[in-house]
Amino acid sequence: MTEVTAIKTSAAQSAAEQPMVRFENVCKRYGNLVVLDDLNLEIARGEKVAIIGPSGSGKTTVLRMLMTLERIDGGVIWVDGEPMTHMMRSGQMVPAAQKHLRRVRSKIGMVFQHFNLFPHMTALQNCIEAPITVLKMSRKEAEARATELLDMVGLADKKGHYPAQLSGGQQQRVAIARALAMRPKVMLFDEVTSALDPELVGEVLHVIRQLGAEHDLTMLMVTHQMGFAKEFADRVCFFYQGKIAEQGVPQELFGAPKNERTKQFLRAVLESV
Ligand SMILES: Nc1ncnc2c1ncn2[C@@H]1O[C@H](COP(=O)(O)OP(=O)(O)OP(=O)(O)O)[C@@H](O)[C@H]1O
Repeated sequence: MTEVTAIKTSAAQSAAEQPMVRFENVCKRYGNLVVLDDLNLEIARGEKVAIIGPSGSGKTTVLRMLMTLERIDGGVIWVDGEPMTHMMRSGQMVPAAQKHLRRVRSKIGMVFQHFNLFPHMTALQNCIEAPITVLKMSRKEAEARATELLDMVGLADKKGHYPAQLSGGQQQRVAIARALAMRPKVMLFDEVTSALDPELVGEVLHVIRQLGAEHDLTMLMVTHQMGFAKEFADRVCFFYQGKIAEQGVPQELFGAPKNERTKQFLRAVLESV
């Protein structure tokens, strides 16, 4: 199917029938290094997907491409029924295409390993900046929403604190509230507990668990926390050399992996704990 035919076919389906995210034959290279190799991945609305795999297998690249932080070398990424990356490939984008890309991109929120909060802004200011400047929300509305979200992540009493006055776990919870303030449909989590001291991991996972249970968000999570992936995800994808080597419900993938690479990886992870 050509790209144009695919776009028309997909547009003809109603939005509700379509996956929230679809990678269709997506390729990504850095020079000679093939990082994503003809990747096909569909994520249903409200689905929670965990991505696991060895270092360098392309896990973070998947999230970065969805965030349009990386250009695509081949294929199409669809979000909420709309193609986004056929335009990212085409060098200089026309303003209409940029506007379209920004709109599709605004449906996605991301939380990074290293929090990435603005150090000169309080927790509250971090959460209202983008809603005011990007969503054109009034300051009053943005503050009300941010206060609600900081309360949800257990930081109502810390909204006037600067990042340096917060623990890593608290900073990461502010980062989650900040991403949610943009009202995304899809949330991406990139090894969000990897930079935390072990005793702070639980509080961040608790917030993610709560989000999953109480909100109809589609969630895509790169994680090294196998226990959490097993308990939280609807589906686990094991990446190996830029491809999904195996995927399935957590009980199957962790309990009875079929692929030799998955078995080796899980054995190594278990031996390291
Ligand atoms: N900007 C870049 N330039 C060149 N190579 C890159 C760049 N970004 C990533 N890579 C390479 O692409 C490959 C995949 O990187 P990616 O970060 O997606 O892996 P990963 O599976 O998330 O690994 P990890 O678990 O270590 O974070 C790696 O070999 C990495 O070195």
